[in-house]
Amino acid sequence: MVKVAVLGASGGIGQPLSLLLKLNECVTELSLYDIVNSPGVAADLGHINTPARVTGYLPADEGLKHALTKAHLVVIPAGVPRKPGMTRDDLFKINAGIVRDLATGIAQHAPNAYVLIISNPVNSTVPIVVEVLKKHGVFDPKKIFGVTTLDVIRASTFSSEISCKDPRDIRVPVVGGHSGPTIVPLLSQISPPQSFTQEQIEKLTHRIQYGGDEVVKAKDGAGSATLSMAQAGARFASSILDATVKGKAGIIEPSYVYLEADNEHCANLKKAVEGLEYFSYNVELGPGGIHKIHGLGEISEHEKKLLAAAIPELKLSIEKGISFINSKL
Ligand SMILES: NC(=O)C1=CN([C@@H]2O[C@H](COP(=O)(O)OP(=O)(O)OC[C@H]3O[C@@H](n4cnc5c(N)ncnc54)[C@H](O)[C@@H]3O)[C@@H](O)[C@H]2O)C=CC1
Ligand SMILES: O=C([O-])CC(=O)C(=O)O
Repeated sequence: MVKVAVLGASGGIGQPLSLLLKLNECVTELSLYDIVNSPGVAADLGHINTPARVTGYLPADEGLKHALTKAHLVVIPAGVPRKPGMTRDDLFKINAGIVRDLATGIAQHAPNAYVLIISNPVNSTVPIVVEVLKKHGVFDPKKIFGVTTLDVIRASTFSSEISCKDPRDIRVPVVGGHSGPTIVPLLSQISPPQSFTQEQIEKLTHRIQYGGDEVVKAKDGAGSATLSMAQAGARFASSILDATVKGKAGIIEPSYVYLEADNEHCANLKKAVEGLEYFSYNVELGPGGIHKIHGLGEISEHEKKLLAAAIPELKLSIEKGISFINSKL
């Protein structure tokens, strides 16, 4: 029995993400929660002939509780998206409260679930979820993930346009966070190896860092990335299920995670990022969630500069998320 809950399931990301999860044969129950239209989305997806039973819940009649109870995995794409001219941080005002309330529901009704946070600003919403879980005494640092997979997907797509290789065969680790300068693609570690000119590196880096803006601008007021994000979210969810349900070893996905203060391995990683409590690294998944967090490895001088620019912005976003909970709960 593998229950997956999607919170914010009726939205631009929520619907295609729920569709892709309905097609995942590991899922036996797909539970869709939103403040609008979730029963409709559930009825529609429920006609697809794959094993997952689909249920839809609204806030009335303890909908969040029913959506979450016994969930193995919870994915959160709830919240407002950007319009042109906005930064992801501009979404904090609305999305911080939404994410806090959903995290409270998780703490109460699905305290053992793996949680994937898509809602922006990810750099702050992940600390918000963690602080709520800590307050309820149910925080497990191996189970909470900020989804930065779209940056990784963009990095392989954009790099393939230069190398003319199949984008699915290209892997570029992307570390840091999920907003502009905090997105740090490690093009020097591209696999299979590929050499770029400095000009190509700079252009590619900028395009990966601001790929979200490209979509926001093209959608011209109608929102931000939804379909590519749904694919990215489904890929990450599928990796989590492969590791935690099927027991597949060796799966590595970059993700924005919490670094434990009392873990010697994390202490070394933390030192490399000036003590930040959260950072997106190459994370190796295992049967209990995070099996191992990989270090940054050898990075170029250019990447060191990018990292130095990312750290102060990440620090502010992390503090903003933490203090939002500690001053309000
Ligand atoms: N991590 C990433 O790489 C990415 C993150 N995003 C973020 O994902 C979020 C969602 O984006 P879209 O799906 O395009 O927005 P959307 O507006 O199309 O959908 C959001 C959904 O959340 C629902 N919602 C609002 N408050 C809720 C609550 N309290 N409980 C449950 N559901 C609630 C809405 O009813 C709506 O159906 C945004 O914050 C966006 O910035 C978007 C793209 C990439
Ligand atoms: O740009 C946005 O606001 C949505 C997002 O996070 C992305 O597409 O990477």
